Amino acid sequence: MTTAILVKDLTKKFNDLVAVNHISFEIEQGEIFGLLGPNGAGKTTTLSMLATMQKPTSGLATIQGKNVEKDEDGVRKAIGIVFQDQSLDEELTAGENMDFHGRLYRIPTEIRKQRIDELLRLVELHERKNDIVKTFSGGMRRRLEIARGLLHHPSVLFLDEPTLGLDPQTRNHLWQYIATLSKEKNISIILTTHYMEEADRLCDRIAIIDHGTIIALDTPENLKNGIGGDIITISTPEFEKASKILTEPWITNLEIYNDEVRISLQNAEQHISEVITALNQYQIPVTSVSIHKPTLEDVFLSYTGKKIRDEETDKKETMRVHHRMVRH
Ligand SMILES: Nc1ncnc2c1ncn2[C@@H]1O[C@H](COP(=O)(O)OP(=O)(O)OP(=O)(O)O)[C@@H](O)[C@H]1O
Repeated sequence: MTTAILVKDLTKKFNDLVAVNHISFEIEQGEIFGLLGPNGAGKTTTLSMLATMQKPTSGLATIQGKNVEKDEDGVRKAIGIVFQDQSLDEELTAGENMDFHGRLYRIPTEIRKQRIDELLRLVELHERKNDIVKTFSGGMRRRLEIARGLLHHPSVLFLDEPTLGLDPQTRNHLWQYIATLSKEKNISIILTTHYMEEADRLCDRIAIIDHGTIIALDTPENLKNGIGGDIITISTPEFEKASKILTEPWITNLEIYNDEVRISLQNAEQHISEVITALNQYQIPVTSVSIHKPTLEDVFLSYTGKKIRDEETDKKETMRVHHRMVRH
């Protein structure tokens, strides 16, 4: 295994604000690695430091062994970047946008032409090569940006929120491209996202990041298995009372989130009737009950006591979150 990206104790401060706080990880060649976290968690700042666009306050980062502070040119040659801000020229055609980028990287004319055709085919835009970008949909623009990011044959690709604002179908489509790319070209991909499903479907490993710190790092499977089996969610106005009576030994964890009691357990189907019976016995009104397999949302909730989307949907939402670890 070859290390493509090495990050050690990387930190970025903006005056008093610690945007990235002593994070460390390694990414192998060919791996798809996700930085998953809510808005403001420090994902973009991390990518910007790795892409030599911002100087770290302290710590070390290397891309293909090249130090991001000491060998900016070396790092830039090794990486392709697709950041959040749209950076295509709307008035130029797809081919012209690619060509312009190729010239910036001084790729010789013949090779440039060849690669432009190859990459536009890869992202299924070859037929639209001579159309101006203004006429492209959001998904087509993203695909073109990805193709452009690959023109100088980088071995590492940075994708900042690659499917932000795209509809579910286009998002799915793009995930397939990204997965194919990494496999066929053995490119390491580091992407940021706050879409759980994106991280789950695409990434070999995920670092969950919150307030500039990595709070969990593993494969999606291991992260979800770490929750401890299935989850039963009970909505009830009497969530405090419910949490006190649910003390069976097969409950591995219990949390209250807003007016929901969430219990983790193995084989939820076998125990659901006991849960309902116990709540009935104590005359606890139940609005709804559901069983589901753990998702990355549950992992995030379990580590932080909050949902990943909360900050996005309503920053002022107040939450009452209690954590109560129960016996194993
Ligand atoms: N140039 C800057 N000056 C001051 N503060 C900044 C700057 N860039 C980012 N920050 C702050 O650093 C923190 C991390 O921001 P960052 O953009 O890295 O988060 P993020 O996880 O990428 O979120 P998003 O998904 O919203 O981009 C935030 O509190 C942000 O306001």
